[in-house]
Amino acid sequence: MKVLLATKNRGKQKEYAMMLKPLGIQVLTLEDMPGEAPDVVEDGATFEENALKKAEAYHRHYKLPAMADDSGLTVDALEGRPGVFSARYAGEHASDEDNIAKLLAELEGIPLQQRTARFICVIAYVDGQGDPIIAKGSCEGQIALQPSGSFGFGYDPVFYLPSFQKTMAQLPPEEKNRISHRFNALKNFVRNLSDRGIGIRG
Ligand SMILES: O=c1nc[nH]c2c1ncn2[C@H]1C[C@H](O)[C@@H](COP(=O)(O)OP(=O)(O)OP(=O)(O)O)O1
Ligand SMILES: [Mg+2]
Repeated sequence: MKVLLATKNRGKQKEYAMMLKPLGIQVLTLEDMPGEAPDVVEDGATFEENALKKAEAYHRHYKLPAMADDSGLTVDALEGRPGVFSARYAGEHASDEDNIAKLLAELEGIPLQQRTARFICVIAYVDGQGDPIIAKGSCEGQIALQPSGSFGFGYDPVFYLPSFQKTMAQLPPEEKNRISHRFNALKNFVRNLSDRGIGIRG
């Protein structure tokens, strides 16, 4: 099957390319599409709403089955922030570094044990045939006191995994892709697809 991976984020694109390959899903990205990909306003109150908004908008525009990913970080000591605002935590066009700097500043003085957090990923899939599919995954960790590692993207350098004694950015991609929120969401997504009779191998 052919699916449009409806994300402008290169980090997500790479991870999905790696994870979907063995499943026999042929992925098209927004860069494969002619013309400028439309921007979708992510003004939903939840990851689910934003993921669905993106999948619906790109399906409508390109007339292809589209899967979108809305994801982010929720930190317990910050009452769940940055949450759905993760990408623009430090402002509208904030870089990953800006967002990490803001996060560390907000958590200043809070010890590691109280810096529990999780990554959340919601995949929405819209193909115009049945109802949309919404699949969620999470990954537990703690916000480190300072960044380390250079794999991955986003908040990976400050997302510490106690069981590995490493940050997500210190895990090679194939290891991240076995434990991540995105992998867990994808497992749920594939289960939903096959329940619907859309065949996937692997
Ligand atoms: O595995 C991850 N490792 C580190 N950080 C992550 C991860 N997954 C999401 N994140 C962060 C990055 C960004 O600050 C926000 C996603 O925002 P989100 O709107 O879903 O993505 P985006 O705007 O970059 O691309 P797009 O909307 O085109 O898919 O959460
Ligand atoms: Mg976005």
